[in-house]
Amino acid sequence: SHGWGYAADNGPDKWVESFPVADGPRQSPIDIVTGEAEHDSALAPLAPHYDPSTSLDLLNNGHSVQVTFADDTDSSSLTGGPISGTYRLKQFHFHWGSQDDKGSEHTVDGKTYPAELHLVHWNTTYPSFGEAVDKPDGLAVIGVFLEIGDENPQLQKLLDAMEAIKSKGTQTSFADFDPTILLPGSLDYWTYDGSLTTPPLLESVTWIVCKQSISVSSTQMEKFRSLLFSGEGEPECCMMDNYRPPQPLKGRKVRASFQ
Ligand SMILES: Oc1ccc(S)c(O)c1
Ligand SMILES: [Zn+2]
Repeated sequence: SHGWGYAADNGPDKWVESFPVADGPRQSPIDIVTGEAEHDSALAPLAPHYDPSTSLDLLNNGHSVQVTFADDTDSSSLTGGPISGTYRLKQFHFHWGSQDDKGSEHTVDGKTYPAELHLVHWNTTYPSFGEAVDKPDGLAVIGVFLEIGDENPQLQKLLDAMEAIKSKGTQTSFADFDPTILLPGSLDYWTYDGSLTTPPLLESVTWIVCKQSISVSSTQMEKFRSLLFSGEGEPECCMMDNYRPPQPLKGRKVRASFQ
């Protein structure tokens, strides 16, 4: 099977063969050891400002489900937090497990969550996402844990639209979606320097991982698992366990925005 994925023959343990940076000094995700995280009072509050009119499509890219945004203006962007300047929202996507006891990429004192949301932003000091994606300060990704609990009504519009994008390479228009509704009530966060968690694993991400999770019901999780890694006309392979496990910290510091 050519191309990277999450199966035994092309999954996270094999990625280093095509992407040697997989063994680099600032790889993601990591286990966040809360006792080791240092409160930094100089960290500013996170200031995400999203304009629902910038949401474009819902896409099954064969690795995850992704909502893409128009990023030709600063309408949907992130400032504050650990970053300087303005980073524009490009897309958000999820990683999840085959069962409710795993699926997140970051872990907290070894605790895994059933899923993790990534909101991907690029540094407007560069002309485009493509130019930013391989720079050490190119991207800022907000990570939000999903925890099993009450059904989350804010996810439902997304989950219902997934009917139309079951197979790899399918997409559907997805307008007027405000990702703010997916953020937890508290924007307390941990931050550290890391990478994309999927190939090409570029070490360009300032990670901003929210301490507070959002809820998702087991039934809603089953909806994520009904998506397919496979394309139309191929043998069906359910999209699940599309997460990379924690990587070595290699001396990095994790800072906390809260005490
Ligand atoms: O652009 C990105 C793609 C994938 C992932 S996991 C990111 O964090 C950014
Ligand atoms: Zn991701």
